[in-house]
Amino acid sequence: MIKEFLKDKLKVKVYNTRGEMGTSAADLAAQCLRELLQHKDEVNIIFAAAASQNEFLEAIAVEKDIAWNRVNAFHMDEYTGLPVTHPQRFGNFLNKKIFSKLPLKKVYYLNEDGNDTEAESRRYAALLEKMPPDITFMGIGENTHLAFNDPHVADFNDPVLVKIIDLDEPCKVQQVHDGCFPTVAEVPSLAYTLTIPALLQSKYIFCMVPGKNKAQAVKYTLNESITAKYPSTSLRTHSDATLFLDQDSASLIL
Ligand SMILES: N[C@@H]1[C@@H](O)[C@H](O)[C@@H](COP(=O)(O)O)O[C@@H]1O
Repeated sequence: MIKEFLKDKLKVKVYNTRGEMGTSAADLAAQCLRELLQHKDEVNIIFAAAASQNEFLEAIAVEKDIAWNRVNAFHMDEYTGLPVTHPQRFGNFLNKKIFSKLPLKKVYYLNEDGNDTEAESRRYAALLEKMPPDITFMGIGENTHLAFNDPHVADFNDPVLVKIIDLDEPCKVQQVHDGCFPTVAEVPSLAYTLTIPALLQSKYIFCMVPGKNKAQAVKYTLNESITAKYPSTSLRTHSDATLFLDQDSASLIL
């Protein structure tokens, strides 16, 4: 690790490489999970589905001595309008990267049947109320979004836990940068997202943000005032959130 510091309540850790960031975040997350499983029958985790999570997911998938059979998994967002087998559906991405590799108690997929209804938001919100998240594994978008809470729809006091939103242009452009869709026109316009309160109600947050295309977003996250104009600034209010960076994403704040 190159550097670690605190910004308001947010712990920030900067690593040399993307790989080191992923394995170190996975070590700390596994430790946290083991401790939780010592005094809880079941632990609920929310996962982010994005390329930024690859190194972390790869490393946590091989962590030993975790009672994964007492862990329930959720995800934080899902497109509308994509066929259920579409590889860019976040449920499918996570199934491939992590869910299929672990003997989890249960995976709760968002919009599993692809029917795109308001009732689906309420169904998933009710599950999160019944099984409140203990840990959230997340990233920060180029536009500083958390899940799909882009600045124009982010609400730190959102009255609901899950909602359908429209993606802003920078968010769609990022999906193309990430290689998820060939053109902006092919990125779905609407998606389900867990809201900021739903994400921040977790006791622990591990936020993995590697890569130089995130440098500006990291700078905003740490230096702007805490407002929904920069949704990720909300992390600075959480009682146990850690931001994991590599040299590239930290290049404007070091
Ligand atoms: N579907 C993803 C989320 O799961 C992810 O947390 C967020 C940040 O992603 P990234 O780290 O790739 O910018 O973007 C999208 O909303």
